[in-house]
Parts: sequence; structure tokens; C-alpha cells
Amino acid sequence: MTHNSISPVHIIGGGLAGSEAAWQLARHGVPVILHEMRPLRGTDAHKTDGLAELVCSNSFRSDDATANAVGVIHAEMRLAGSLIMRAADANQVPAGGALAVDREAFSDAVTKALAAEPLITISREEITGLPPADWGRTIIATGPLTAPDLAAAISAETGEEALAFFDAIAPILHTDSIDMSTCWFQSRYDKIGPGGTGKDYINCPMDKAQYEAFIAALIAGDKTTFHEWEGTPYFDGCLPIEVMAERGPETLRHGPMKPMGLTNAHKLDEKPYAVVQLRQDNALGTLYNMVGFQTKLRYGEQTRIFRMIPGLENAEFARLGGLHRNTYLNSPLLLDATLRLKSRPDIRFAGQITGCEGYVESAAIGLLAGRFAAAEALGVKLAPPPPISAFGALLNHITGGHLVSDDEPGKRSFQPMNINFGLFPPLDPGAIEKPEGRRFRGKEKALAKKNAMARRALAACAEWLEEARPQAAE
Ligand SMILES: Cc1cc2nc3c(=O)[nH]c(=O)nc-3n(C[C@H](O)[C@H](O)[C@H](O)COP(=O)(O)OP(=O)(O)OC[C@H]3O[C@@H](n4cnc5c(N)ncnc54)[C@H](O)[C@@H]3O)c2cc1C
Repeated sequence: MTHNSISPVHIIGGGLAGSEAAWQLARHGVPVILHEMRPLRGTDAHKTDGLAELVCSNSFRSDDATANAVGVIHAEMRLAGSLIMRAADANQVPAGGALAVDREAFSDAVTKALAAEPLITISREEITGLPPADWGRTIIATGPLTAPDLAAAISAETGEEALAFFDAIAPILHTDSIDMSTCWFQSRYDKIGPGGTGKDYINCPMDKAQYEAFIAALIAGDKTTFHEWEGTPYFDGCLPIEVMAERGPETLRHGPMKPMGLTNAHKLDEKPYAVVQLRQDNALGTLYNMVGFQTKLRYGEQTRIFRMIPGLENAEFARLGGLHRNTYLNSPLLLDATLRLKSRPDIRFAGQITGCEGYVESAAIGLLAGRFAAAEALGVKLAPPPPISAFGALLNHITGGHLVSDDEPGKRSFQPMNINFGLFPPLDPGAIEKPEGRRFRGKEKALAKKNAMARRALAACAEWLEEARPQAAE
């Protein structure tokens, strides 16, 4: 089959998932028309017209492919020739054991790679309804901030309301406004990680009185209210800082403000009571973001309260935090095993709108949707990845692995999910290698289990990709 005889696959949305899907299709020799509405129409969170823009944190989280599920999915994506991972690796900034990127350089690299690909046409337009039948195969990857007209059309087709929950973003500071005579550089437990130095974070220390005053200010601070969304639940991984503070005075000290593994370089014998960590946000190192400080405090309150943090008394904010709505489908009910809408199999969904959560997971589901659509366009069979791989475990959660609980039946029990080892099938008995001549000590067994799951996942993924290889034009 020549490229000319293959009908193009339409992709709506040039975010993390849509960009990766387009790349995978083109790599398999299938033409693509990628429809992206920015800059003609924006969203509440995107700031640029770049493809694959990161709307909040600049972190792709852990890059440890031996003991962390997100590190494993990174590795699987690299094996599958992911554009998102290639652009992330090329634009990494130091972040201890995490893979963090210069957000502008990253998005620029993705945009340029897609624009340079002869099989991809980028069309800047908002799609306001479901694709017409003459489009043929289409992937909808419009994300958590899908424009309202298309969202309404999807709801009408599926007969289900898209689910909604609150999502919040954290502020970003100008580095030169941070007082380094109070703060110091250090990664927690001095962890160096693949791309770091052990001194990747800026740490702001608090004593007990400062911490208590800060918690009180967070709770009393003036917040934005969203009456129309009242009753909408928060996604637990992205709770606003003031909501965490309201859960109890110690919650933050055991969460984003935990002092463990950090020593105040200016006062070596004084253990901080709590620590606020800042993570490098761009390659130049001129911006740092506040780790775990998603917030719905009003803008004026954010500057006032965050300047109570020692070292941030004169902080200048490049971006303040905010709150957004997230929408996603009841995928286990609506999508088949290769992400097609059961009622209209010419339409696939990809990315966060399917109910995965996170940049990496959205891109991974985009990668799979691209490969499934490519196989169909080429007239070849492609089985879903095995559930023991990270790809398969995540896909399985979306398309069927999730169980509807008796306590909370119906679509609300399906919640967006980051990749985690809990989504993987259990190991076979005997799969964990015991230390020679002795029992496991402490956390050794849990680590050995993760190591075994990671090894099993990568081997299964490599095999799946090998089986799929004859059809690929890579
Ligand atoms: C406010 C907020 C903060 C988040 N913070 C993080 C975080 O810190 N870390 C993390 O891992 N994940 C975060 N997420 C979750 C998620 O990982 C990201 O939203 C991710 O970008 C999702 O990828 P996606 O490809 O599904 O959607 P997106 O990357 O949002 O891409 C969707 C694209 O579709 C376009 N589009 C929408 N409607 C239309 C239309 N009708 N026609 C044409 N184009 C359209 C949009 O302009 C956009 O470019 C956050 C989400 C939100 C909303």
C-alpha cells in the first residue's frame, strides 16, 4: 500500500496525546490531519499556541524504570519510539530522580517535529461537533479542557454526561526573587537520580510557629468559589494546598511540606519543622515552581500568604495558581479494547479524556491510539498490549479493568488514574528473587516485588512491539 492510497486519520487536539498519536501514525506510513484550535480559541490553562503544551508542572515524574510504574511506562514509550519522550529527554532540566523538562523547549521540539513530518498536516481550527462520516477514522484527543461545543456533542452521542472534577495548578516564581541566604539547594535525601545533582530543589525552611501561622493563613485565606461546580469532587493527587490544610494541622507536614531528608545548609544543627520545596521550571533556571502548591486562593491572597514562607518574603510570581474543571468519559462502558467508541467505531478517544491522569499517561494512551489506528488503516491486526506491561495495565484500567464498586455504583466510581503497580496483575508465586540464605528485611520485599513487576512489564512490552514490527514503517 502506498501513502497515497491510505486515507488520512483525523486527530482532534494537538496536546500530549494527539501529538504522540500523530507521530505514531506517520511513523507507520499513515497520513494524518491534526486539528488544533489554539491559537484561534484558547483554554483556561493553555498559554501558548505550541503543540503538547504542559499546562502546570514541568515534571514527567519518576524516571526509575526498575521500581516505579511511571518510570516503567517512560521506558516502554522510549521502546515504542515516542516523540513525547524523545522531546522530553532532549530538553531535560535537573530534578533529582524525576524527569522534568524546560516546558517551552519541550513543546517547541514536539511542534517542530510534527510540522517537519511530510505525512502530517496541521490544521488550526476548532472542531465543534462529532466528525462527519466522510472523515473516516478519527481520534479525539481534546483533553480535560475540551471546548464546550465538542464536549456537548460527545455527551449527546454517548448519552452520558462527561464527568467533571476540580483540578488545580501551582504558582511559578522568578528565581532571582528567592532569598538564598535563607533557602538552600538540596534534593530530598541528596538523591542524584538520572538527570540531577543531588542539589536540584530550592528548600524554604519553617519553624513550628511559622508553620502554624502559615496553616492558619491558608485556612482563613479568601478563595475563589465555583458555585456551578459545587459538589464536584477533587482528584486526590491534585488537591489544593488549602484543602489539604483544612484536613488537619499536620496534613501538609506529612505531604508537600514534609521536612524529611533535608538539612538546612545555613543552620546545620536546627531541624526544620516543615519545608516548602521549589523545583526548577525552565532550562535557564530562571523560574522555579512550588511543589505541591496547587491552589484556589485568590491571586492577591496567594502573593500575601506565600510571601509568609521564609525566603519568599520578596518573591515575584511568574504565574499564580488556579483552579480548573476536568472532563472525562465513562470509558469502561463506552470504549472497546482498542479505545473505539462502541456506538461509532470510526471514532477513537485518546489522552486524559479517556480517564487516564497525567502528561505521561495521556501521551502513552495517545501512542496506543495512534498504533491501533495505524494498524486498521494498513489492514493489519494489532492485539492490545499485554496487561502485564505498563501500556496494557493502563489501557486495561480505562477499557475494562476498573471494577464498579457496590458502595458507589455507576459511572462516578470510574476515576482518572495515574499509572501505578496496583493496576498490574499480581506476580506469579516464586517470581521474587529472595536474598541468598536469609529472609527479606524491612522494605526489601516490596522493592523486590516492584523490580520483578518492572522487569516483567518491559520484557512483555518489548515482545508486543516486536510482534507489531512487521507492519511498522520504522
Ligand atoms: C489545569 C490542569 C493542570 C494539570 N496539571 C498536570 C500536572 O501538573 N502534571 C500532569 O502530569 N498532568 C496534569 N494535568 C493533567 C493532564 O496530564 C494534562 O491535562 C494533559 O495535558 C492531558 O493531555 P491530553 O493530550 O489529553 O490533553 P491536552 O494536552 O490538554 O490537549 C488537548 C488539546 O486539544 C485542544 N482542543 C480542545 N478542544 C478542541 C476542539 N474542539 N477542537 C480542536 N482542538 C481542541 C486543546 O487546545 C489542546 O491543545 C493537568 C490538567 C489540567 C486541566
